[in-house]
Amino acid sequence: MDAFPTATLRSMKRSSDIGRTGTLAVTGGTPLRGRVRVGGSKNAALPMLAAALLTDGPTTLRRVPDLTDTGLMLELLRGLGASVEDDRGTVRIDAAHVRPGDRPFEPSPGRVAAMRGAVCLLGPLLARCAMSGGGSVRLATVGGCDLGPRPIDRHLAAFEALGATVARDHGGVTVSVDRLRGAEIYLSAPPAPGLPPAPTVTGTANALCAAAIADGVSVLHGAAREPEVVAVGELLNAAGARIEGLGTDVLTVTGVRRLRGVSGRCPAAVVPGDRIEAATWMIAAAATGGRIVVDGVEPSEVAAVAAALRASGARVSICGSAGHRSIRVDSCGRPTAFEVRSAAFPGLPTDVLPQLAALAAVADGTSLLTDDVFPDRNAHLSRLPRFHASVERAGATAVITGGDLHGGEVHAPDLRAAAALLIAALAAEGSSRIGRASVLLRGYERPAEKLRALGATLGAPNWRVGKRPAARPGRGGWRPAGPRRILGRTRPVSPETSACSALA
Ligand SMILES: CC(=O)N[C@H]1[C@@H](OP(=O)(O)OP(=O)(O)OC[C@H]2O[C@@H](n3ccc(=O)[nH]c3=O)[C@H](O)[C@@H]2O)O[C@H](CO)[C@@H](O)[C@@H]1O
Ligand SMILES: C=C(OP(=O)(O)O)C(=O)O
Repeated sequence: MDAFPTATLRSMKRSSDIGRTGTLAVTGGTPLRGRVRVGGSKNAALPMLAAALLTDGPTTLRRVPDLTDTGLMLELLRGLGASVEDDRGTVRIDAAHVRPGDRPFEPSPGRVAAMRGAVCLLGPLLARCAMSGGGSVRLATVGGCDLGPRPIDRHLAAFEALGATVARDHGGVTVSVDRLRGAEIYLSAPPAPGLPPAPTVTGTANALCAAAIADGVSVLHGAAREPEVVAVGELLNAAGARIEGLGTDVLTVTGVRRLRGVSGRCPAAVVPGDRIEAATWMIAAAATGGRIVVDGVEPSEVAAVAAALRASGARVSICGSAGHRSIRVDSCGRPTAFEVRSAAFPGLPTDVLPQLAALAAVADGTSLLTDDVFPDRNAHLSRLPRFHASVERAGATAVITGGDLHGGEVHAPDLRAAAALLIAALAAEGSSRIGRASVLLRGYERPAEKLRALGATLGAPNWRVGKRPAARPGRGGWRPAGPRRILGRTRPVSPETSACSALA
């Protein structure tokens, strides 16, 4: 691990999956074939672990994925005074000794700076303060993927509406509270001028945790409908909270005085399968001309990804029986160009646009990929040309003309950009080397082991990124561009095919 302290590793197995150097050698050109099971969701596990701080008795969560981010979260919880036991994905948290003192709660700034999910501590810690008659929380500026601006103004506005006071400074924020009172809360904001409002996912989880123990009723408007938010809400309800409307954009929360511990036997204590991991393997299969079956995720949660893959010419179907449904992806040959746009759930997740960009890079024709949720998410776009992909940008839209990719050398800038570069390397002719590939371990459990089982040729030599190879003449490199004429045919994803019901 080059980016994080070794103390964050939850198992030695994980450290050897990518290699201690954090670099990955990939020999591309082999279609992925076989079966892969996804782990628990990073973005559900992090707020669920944080929410466990709220319960009086111990809470046990199951299927907690073994990731850098979950390791950091467990260390943060321990640092706050919680007792944490971690037995291969079953995590027991006892927060009985987490009480505000004379000084604010302050999760370790170094760890907070390494992950976005640390922001999910704010709501539960604030609630903990209110349950003890008052206190404050100091949170350093949180880290995470490089997606452009990632404000937390909606989180803070929610806390203020509930009665907290907020003080910002250059290094972070301090939120103080005596008691929390039910309120009307607004959780959507336009990502950029001119774009439709998007709900905040972690902001909704934070507001739910604080409202759960507020005096009176809160109504959360413009709430996120993402499955990860539903998972947190169901865990809180299992602890005794009274939340209605989960899965819709209006949540009504009737505050209760205390929340009890949740047993690991409770279905709400199980972290759901990671829909972004599932989508990543689905896209990798389509990009390599492969055929795979993905287990361990609810198919309706990847309906929009399935629609995008179908638009690129792949066949996607559901197999298995109720409760054990799997997703089958058959590439059906070279993909054709497609057009997609990210949106809040049940729309296409922003977290799969980088991986779809790698698919577009091998598709026949010119594809358009627009990120309306994070219009500046482009770390992957500047690196894909290392594999000789032709990439341009027009505002929030990536314009990608597909062709044959060739092995390249590149450093991974962040989690999903790393996934995109890995897919490009798997689809490329020849050998590639991806430096800082250990960033994949923030969101994928044993990715190299899973890919090898699907037939990928991966090594992990002691290797350093060399000089950038020259772009192939005529294919161009990445260049930000103004509006341009679009060449080639694209298949847009119709609202009907991207609807959740397409796979339900
Ligand atoms: C740990 C975690 O769960 N991360 C996920 C979470 O991030 P995260 O919760 O940080 O992302 P948000 O849902 O908050 O961001 C969505 C949009 O709302 C805007 N916004 C957000 C908060 C705010 O206070 N003000 C504001 O304007 C953002 O700039 C963005 O345009 O949801 C994102 C959107 O699905 C995913 O890409 C991340 O993987
Ligand atoms: C953006 C992501 O993660 P984070 O919010 O943790 O940075 C992601 O999972 O794609």
